[in-house]
Amino acid sequence: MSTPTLNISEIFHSIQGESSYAGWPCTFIRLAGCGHGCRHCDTAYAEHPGREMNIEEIIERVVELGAPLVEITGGEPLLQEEVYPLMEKLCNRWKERVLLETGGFLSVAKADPRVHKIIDLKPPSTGVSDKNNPENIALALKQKDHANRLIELKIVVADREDYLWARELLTRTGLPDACTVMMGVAFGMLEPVNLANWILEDRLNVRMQLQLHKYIWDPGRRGV
Ligand SMILES: C[S@@+](CC[C@H](N)C(=O)[O-])C[C@H]1O[C@@H](n2cnc3c(N)ncnc32)[C@H](O)[C@@H]1O
Ligand SMILES: Nc1nc2[nH]cc(C(=O)O)c2c(=O)[nH]1
Ligand code: SF4
Ligand SMILES: [Mg+2]
Repeated sequence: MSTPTLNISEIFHSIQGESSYAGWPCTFIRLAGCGHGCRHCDTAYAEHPGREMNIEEIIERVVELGAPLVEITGGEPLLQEEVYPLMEKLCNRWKERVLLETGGFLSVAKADPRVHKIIDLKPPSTGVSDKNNPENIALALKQKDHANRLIELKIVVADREDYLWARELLTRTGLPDACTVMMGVAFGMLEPVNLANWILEDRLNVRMQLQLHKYIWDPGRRGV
């Protein structure tokens, strides 16, 4: 029997540009394939088939790159079954955190409990806001232990309608009391100052983020 593999778009070493881990050196494992079709997706190239790699080959490359933090992203990482043993093996090996970045249409329930999960809530401008998986919100709300919260949510806002959608959801559910909620702008579509002013005016308990790597490097550049 042949060893199971994952289809990998790219593995690279960069500065983590998003999430509560922004700023830390991090190795990214980008899984190929998604199909969710968010409008404004900045990683459409990950739809193209990548290279088949088994877990040992992936871990070997990640070790070579030498970052303390590792993130599995995509594409949509949870679409490939082998991502589950990959998460487990990375967690066994890594002294620092293993992060998972997911589009939020699949439940994170089966992911290794040691993984820090960054889950997108897709607002209306993406065209897929009706596909946000309610189980992820329920899991985020259940986090009681403040010191060990391993789910954070993220909303990428492109316009005022997205912002109002997010504000309503957060107010209705009380999510900001249960987990870190990151809010950022769809790059080039909304001026950050507008989002900042809206958050401040409404006293919204969220953490604003801008994709650091798009300010450090050319925003269209791959592999950073
Ligand atoms: C490319 S996705 C890959 C992982 C997963 N499919 C997801 O959607 O989270 C990684 C992150 O990039 C964000 N993103 C995609 N396009 C963006 C854009 N144009 N501006 C800002 N963030 C963007 C997504 O919202 C998501 O948080
Ligand atoms: N530097 C950098 N940080 C990131 N954080 C999440 C990313 C992603 O595409 O999921 C990403 C990315 O593509 N580059
Ligand atoms: S879920 Fe993520 S990778 Fe898939 S289209 Fe949306 S932003 Fe892009
Ligand atoms: Mg990216």
